[in-house]
Amino acid sequence: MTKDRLYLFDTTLRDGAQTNGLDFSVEDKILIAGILDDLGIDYVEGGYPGANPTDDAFFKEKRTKKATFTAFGMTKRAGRSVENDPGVQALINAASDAICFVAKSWDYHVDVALGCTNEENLEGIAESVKATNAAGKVAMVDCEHFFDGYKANRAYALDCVKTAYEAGARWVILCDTNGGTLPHEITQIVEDVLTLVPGTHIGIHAHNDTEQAVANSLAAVRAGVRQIQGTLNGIGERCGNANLITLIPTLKLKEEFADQFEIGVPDEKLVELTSISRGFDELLNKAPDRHSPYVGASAFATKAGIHASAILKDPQTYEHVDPALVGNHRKVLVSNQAGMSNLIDELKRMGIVVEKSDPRLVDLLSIVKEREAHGYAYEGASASLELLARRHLGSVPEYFKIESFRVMVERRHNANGDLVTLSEAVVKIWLDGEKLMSVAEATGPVNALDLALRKDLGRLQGKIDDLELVDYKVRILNGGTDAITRVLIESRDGAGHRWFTVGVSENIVDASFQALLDSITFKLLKYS
Ligand SMILES: CC(=O)SCCNC(=O)CCNC(=O)[C@H](O)C(C)(C)COP(=O)(O)OP(=O)(O)OC[C@H]1O[C@@H](n2cnc3c(N)ncnc32)[C@H](O)[C@@H]1OP(=O)(O)O
Ligand SMILES: CC(=O)C(=O)O
Repeated sequence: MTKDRLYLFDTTLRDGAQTNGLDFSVEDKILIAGILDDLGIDYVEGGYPGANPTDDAFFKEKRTKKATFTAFGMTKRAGRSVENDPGVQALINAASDAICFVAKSWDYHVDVALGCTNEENLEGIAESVKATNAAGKVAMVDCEHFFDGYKANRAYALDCVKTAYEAGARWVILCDTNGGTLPHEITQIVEDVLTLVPGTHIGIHAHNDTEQAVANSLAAVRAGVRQIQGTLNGIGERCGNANLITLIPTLKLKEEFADQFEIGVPDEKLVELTSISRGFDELLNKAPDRHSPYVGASAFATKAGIHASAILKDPQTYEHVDPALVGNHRKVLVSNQAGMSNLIDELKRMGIVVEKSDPRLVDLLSIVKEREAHGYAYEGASASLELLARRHLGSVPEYFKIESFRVMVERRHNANGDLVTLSEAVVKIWLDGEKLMSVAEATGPVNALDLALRKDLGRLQGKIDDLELVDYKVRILNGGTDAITRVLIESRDGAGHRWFTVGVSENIVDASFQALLDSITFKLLKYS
């Protein structure tokens, strides 16, 4: 059976750039466009030429090899020709293959936001599309607020779609701009649109304000549209856009879609999705969402003992797809919800081979559960768990011994008379029979402690020079000033290894010290 072609349009660099708190540089945009192009995305929307210097610079050259490089902008303004509209001219002159115009399709917006007549808006759509085609570019029209517009004035919303299509737009995209439309409404409205314009020319652009952007996109595809717009990791204005990282595996792995459609992303690229998604977060300086469908660190992580036992018999018992297909992997966590199956699997993953009948395993599991009851959280701190397990099984050397540490926090006026807070830490260790003492200063006490601890490890110093703390999280486990504090630290080294450690204490500095110490010990044990 021949499959229908379904086109993917990425707007990470345009709608994604409208994410609160996010700014792309030209270099970021070049890198991301390259990733999308390589992945097999059909249309890469790079931004809005004429809107800012970054986008102007980005559109000086074509930035994709295979994908249709697309510029975004407004339709012609009322009362002027396309030739005299600087916005449209900036789009025509940009080094893009296509232009995606945003056009009002809700008469209320035409009146309030544009302040022109409905007819002038239709003329703006038609003339903008014709000018694009005349310039030899592919024309597309994003019908802004299409679903809300349809509910308010069906005839006018449909007129906008028809006008764009009849003027020669390759694609007319139905936008759920405010993101409040539900899947059953998408189905009904798209079906109505497709009585006028073929689905091979219609696309969907769904926002995620009710967390249904992916569901709405799939509902539109079921109803007949053949282009989906979305972004990497679902970034975008307000709550974001449809997440292409979720849509791509759904379209390729779920029978309903895989049997009917072909997309530009080849099978061999599917396996890169996890690293693309996490690498993209890295670029945004954001911790990847552990709970992201398909690609999150927890997407195939199993905590419950009963699940783990079944998964180890056959993974399909608790997995909707094989994690390896999207470059992710299965994780059987050890925690207070774990059984012996979780523990044995986790030890295997760590390279620790123990007989199932080894009585030390029963002890180890109860130590883990007891420590979890005191506040430790090993499911998010696998390096600390590995150290605990290896210590219990007798295979962690004592690289050095802590004699003591001390941290002082002082608030005082400096030489300029400004009030400053300074922390000083002193750490004393024993190494090869010699006592080493390090002192460090920083603004915060944990920072000072970390600096002092890593300042002089004698002959071991060279082995930890590339250790870096990436993330530090504190959680107070019960209220009040005598609460228990849990500190989770993420570390990495120059070779790209990452590991997570945990410390728990009534004292935040002590909890931090435990997690820091585990981090250094783990680095010495595994990566030096
Ligand atoms: C639904 C979406 O996500 S649409 C994408 C929105 N993205 C952005 O706006 C990001 C980039 N935008 C910008 O940098 C600026 O808004 C610019 C450069 C495009 C325009 O800036 P300015 O000329 O200062 O206009 P401003 O932003 O204040 O207002 C938008 C203008 O566009 C007009 N307009 C809005 N949509 C359209 C449209 N589809 N067709 C024609 N004109 C439009 C508005 O009526 C308003 O005109 P007015 O200034 O005469 O009232
Ligand atoms: C065009 C667009 O981003 C929207 O309507 O949401």
